[in-house]
Amino acid sequence: MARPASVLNGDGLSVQELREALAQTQHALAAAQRQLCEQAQIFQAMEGLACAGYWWRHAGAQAMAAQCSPGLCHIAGLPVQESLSFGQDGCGILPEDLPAFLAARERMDGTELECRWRRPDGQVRWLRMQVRSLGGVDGNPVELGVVLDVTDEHLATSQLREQLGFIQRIASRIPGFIYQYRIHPDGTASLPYVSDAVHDLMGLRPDIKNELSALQQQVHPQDMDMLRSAIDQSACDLHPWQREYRVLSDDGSVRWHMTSAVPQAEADGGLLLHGYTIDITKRKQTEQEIERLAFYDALTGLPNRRLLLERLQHAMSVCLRHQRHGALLFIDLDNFKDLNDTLGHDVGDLLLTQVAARLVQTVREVDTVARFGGDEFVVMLDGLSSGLAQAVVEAEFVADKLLAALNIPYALAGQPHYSTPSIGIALFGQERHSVDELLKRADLAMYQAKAAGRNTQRFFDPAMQAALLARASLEADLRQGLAGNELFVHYQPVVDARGRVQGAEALARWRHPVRGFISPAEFIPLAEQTGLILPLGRHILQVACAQLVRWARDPQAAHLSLAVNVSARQFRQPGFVAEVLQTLQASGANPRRLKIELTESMLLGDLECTIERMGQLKRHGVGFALDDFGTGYSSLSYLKRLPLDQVKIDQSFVRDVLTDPNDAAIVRTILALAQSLDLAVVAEGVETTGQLGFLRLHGCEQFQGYLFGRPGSAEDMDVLLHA
Ligand SMILES: Nc1nc2c(ncn2[C@@H]2O[C@@H]3COP(=O)(O)O[C@H]4[C@@H](O)[C@H](n5cnc6c(=O)[nH]c(N)nc65)O[C@@H]4COP(=O)(O)O[C@H]3[C@H]2O)c(=O)[nH]1
Repeated sequence: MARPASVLNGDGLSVQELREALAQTQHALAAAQRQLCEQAQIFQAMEGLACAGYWWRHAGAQAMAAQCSPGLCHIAGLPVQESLSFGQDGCGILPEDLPAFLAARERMDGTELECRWRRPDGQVRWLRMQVRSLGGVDGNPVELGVVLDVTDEHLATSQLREQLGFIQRIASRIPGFIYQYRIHPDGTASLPYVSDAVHDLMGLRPDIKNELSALQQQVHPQDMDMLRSAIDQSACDLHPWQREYRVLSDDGSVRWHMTSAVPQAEADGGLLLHGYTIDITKRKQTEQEIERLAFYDALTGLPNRRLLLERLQHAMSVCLRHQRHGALLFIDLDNFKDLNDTLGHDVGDLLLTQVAARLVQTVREVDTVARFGGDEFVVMLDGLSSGLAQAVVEAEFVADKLLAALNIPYALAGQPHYSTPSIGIALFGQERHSVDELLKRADLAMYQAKAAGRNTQRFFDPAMQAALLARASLEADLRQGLAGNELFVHYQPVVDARGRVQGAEALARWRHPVRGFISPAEFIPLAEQTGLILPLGRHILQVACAQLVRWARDPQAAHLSLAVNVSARQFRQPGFVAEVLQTLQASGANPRRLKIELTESMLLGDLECTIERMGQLKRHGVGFALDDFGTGYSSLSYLKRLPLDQVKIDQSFVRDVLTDPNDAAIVRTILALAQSLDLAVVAEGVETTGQLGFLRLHGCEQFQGYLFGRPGSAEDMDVLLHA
């Protein structure tokens, strides 16, 4: 059946059907709207989360009005609204950034740009946007701008920039450079940061900065491994560390750096070191200078005594541990003092430096050559054979080489000079000795070499050691003896040609509580070496003056003169003249009865000073005799200048005067010489009438010897005088 036309539309659908279709469409529309609304909400939430927004505008639409997303309104600080003006006026874009924005809108090519936006409340936000054109649905193009609020990013960047600026300002003020050194998980390394001062410190070209290899090339090759192992170690223990290393400059000079770093483990398994490096060259130089002054001799540059002792201590323990031998060679230059006295200290220094150079050239680099003091050098030989005999041969070989090297003439101030050494050798390594003990041994051996005629070498001998110990104990005894009045004086008469006593010589005597009488030939040299001669000489002089006073009261003895031996050391001490005069005055002795006997060794020193002192005493009436005449170095010119009264012919000439024509000739010459210089002569050691006859025949007028009396007590002298 056909439907009525009133209920049919043009498509032939009934109204009912149309209603249903409409309801369906409305339902679908409502669903689409809900969906759209939901999507808009999601989109809005996304915008909020991403701090993003957008705007769009139909190209043909009115000037600057644009539709804005709620996100953009939020960013811009505006209430949610549909349109926003991007024109010159009313736009929040800061005027300085507006031209860039307008240009981007012109281009519409999606280029990213950043500009600042001032919100109505005055707050400024950074916006990053892209503007591009899209084809619209109705064929009209649409301008679309996507906007991101990047204010926080900008804030963080500017904070970072500030921090970096701060670091750089600090870095430019510290005397060095700071760096970050990264070790990547694959083991490679890089320098993420290094401050500008690296150029000055490492001597790098300005265009090279973060190139690790360029930096490493400047480090002294010998120090590279040490630095690497410090880095490796810190990668393991993550402890801060500090190292000193050398840097090679282009001009070949070496500078010292100190670097200090704090390690930090990175999330990727790598390591980041934060560090700084400073130049410590000055400090190092000062340290080296301090060390040089403390451990090296200023004149020769050789290790000094202190450094030698340190090395010796070390070498001795190493030798002992490894059962090897070492040797200590103690070298003393023969007659160096004469050179110093005659040509001056400058020339002496010149010789010392040349000797030092020769010693260094002669031994191996591992051996130590040290200046021990004055003209003494010590060579320490390390690592000699373990067999004693072989070690002796090796040490002797080196000593011979040193002797030969030091025997070659020297050129001193344009003049050739001959100098020789005496070398004492002590081996070490077999027994445990102290360093002092070893040095003493070598020193002793050196004296042995001197005693053997100089310019030679000697090994330490235990017998020598025993003699040394005996000497040390004798010294202690002598010191005690002096304090305990064990020393006294004997007198030996001096007679004239008719045998009448004219005077006497005072001779020191020592009665040792255990050893009995000890000869002055033994204790006087010891007293001279130890300085005990000064109190001893003072004592003898006092006793002699007291004896002169006693004789002065005795008519039989009042004419006697008394000769007192004075050693060189005693005579040279500054207060000697005053002491003699004071002793004479205190005792009341007649200075004209006192005779001082000097030995020829006195003439080796400062002759002018000797003459001056003798003159001072002579002016007070004290007489002078030259003892042991003929045995020493007296030259005629010296003899003439000394204010002497008497010479004493040494007993060694008198002893054989009848049998040895040489001695006879010497005695005759001395007598003739003394006569021509108007000096009295005393012949010493006259034991026989034959000797007396010869001496008298040739004009000698005074005699001393066993023939007339042995040295004896004051009482013995009295007996002789009153016989
Ligand atoms: N064989 C032999 N010897 C004779 C004869 N007549 C004397 N003598 C010894 O010869 C030495 C002479 O003394 P001197 O040459 O001054 O030599 C002295 C002197 O240089 C030194 N001396 C002694 N007393 C002192 C002193 O008080 N001070 C200093 N500085 N030296 C002294 O010690 C040296 C040795 O003294 P002494 O042993 O007393 O030895 C003395 C004496 O005893 C003789 O006919 N035959």
